[in-house]
Amino acid sequence: MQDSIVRIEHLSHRYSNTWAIRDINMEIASSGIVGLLGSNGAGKSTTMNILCGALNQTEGDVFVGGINMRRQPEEAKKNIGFLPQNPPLYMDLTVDEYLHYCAGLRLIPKQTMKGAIQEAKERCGVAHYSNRLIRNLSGGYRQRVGIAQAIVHKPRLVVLDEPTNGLDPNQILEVRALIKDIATERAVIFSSHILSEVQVLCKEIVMIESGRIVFSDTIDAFNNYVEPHSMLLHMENPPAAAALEKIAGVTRVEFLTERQARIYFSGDQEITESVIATSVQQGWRLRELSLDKTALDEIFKQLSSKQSN
Ligand SMILES: Nc1ncnc2c1ncn2[C@@H]1O[C@H](COP(=O)(O)OP(=O)(O)OP(=O)(O)O)[C@@H](O)[C@H]1O
Repeated sequence: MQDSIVRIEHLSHRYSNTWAIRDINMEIASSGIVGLLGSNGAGKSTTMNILCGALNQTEGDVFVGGINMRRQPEEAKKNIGFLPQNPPLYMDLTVDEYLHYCAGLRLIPKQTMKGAIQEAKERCGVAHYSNRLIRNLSGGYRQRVGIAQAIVHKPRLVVLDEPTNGLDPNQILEVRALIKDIATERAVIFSSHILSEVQVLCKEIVMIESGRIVFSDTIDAFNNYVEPHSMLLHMENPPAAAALEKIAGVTRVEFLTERQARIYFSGDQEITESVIATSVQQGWRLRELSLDKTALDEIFKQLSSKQSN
């Protein structure tokens, strides 16, 4: 990749004697949002903690802006803002006190500190809560403060570990909008276990399962890669299951109600055309046909087995 901010090479990490991640390789462009998708325990936090220099890897290398995180952590960290899964928010500090503390840790010079904090607060929509104790903020606002500390030093990359976890639906939308906004001038990588979240926010998706990358490409490529394997039919004049089973590619038929059937199939989606044509021919009076979205668990299973083949 010509213009990349992160390069991860053969990264593996072991906690005592079990491997949490194995041979992770990844390159992140210097702009845009990358979604790191994985179920609980897949290895997302481990990868992000190493990427941000909060954990030392067992094997492999991480380069941020070309700088090796292990060898020159102070230099490499200047390029990164990090919101860990459990943000280190100090409940008894006000928003201003907390952001001053963080800006100090980031070695922002005294003369520019006030302006940098004000800019981060405004960007994250927390300026009107400057003097409020963090403990008195809602979950959504605490997360905004967490994001403000991650951008206060204007890093080229922001890493957010499950930033919408535990928020209510409105707060989730607000935090997503904020992520989009801060990504206009830097690269953002965030982790999630919600596929639809990654689909709405990102152009690139990296899927991790049992510590290994099982997919890494654009969202468009992902949508083409993971094909549905079942569809729901609503027919006014349904045939017997045997007639549906005769359609080439259909592997199983299940009637949910008298007029609704789910059919499972293998192969590509030309099957929709066959179903419609046969329905017209045989007078099933098809009213509705919808391809089932594959559940995330099923997608992971498919991808993991494709990888091991
Ligand atoms: N400090 C630790 N000591 C031992 N094992 C750990 C530790 N932290 C994580 N693990 C294990 O490493 C594996 C990867 O965990 P990790 O937290 O990276 O996954 P995750 O994808 O972020 O999951 P979650 O969304 O649940 O945080 C899991 O099996 C987990 O139990």
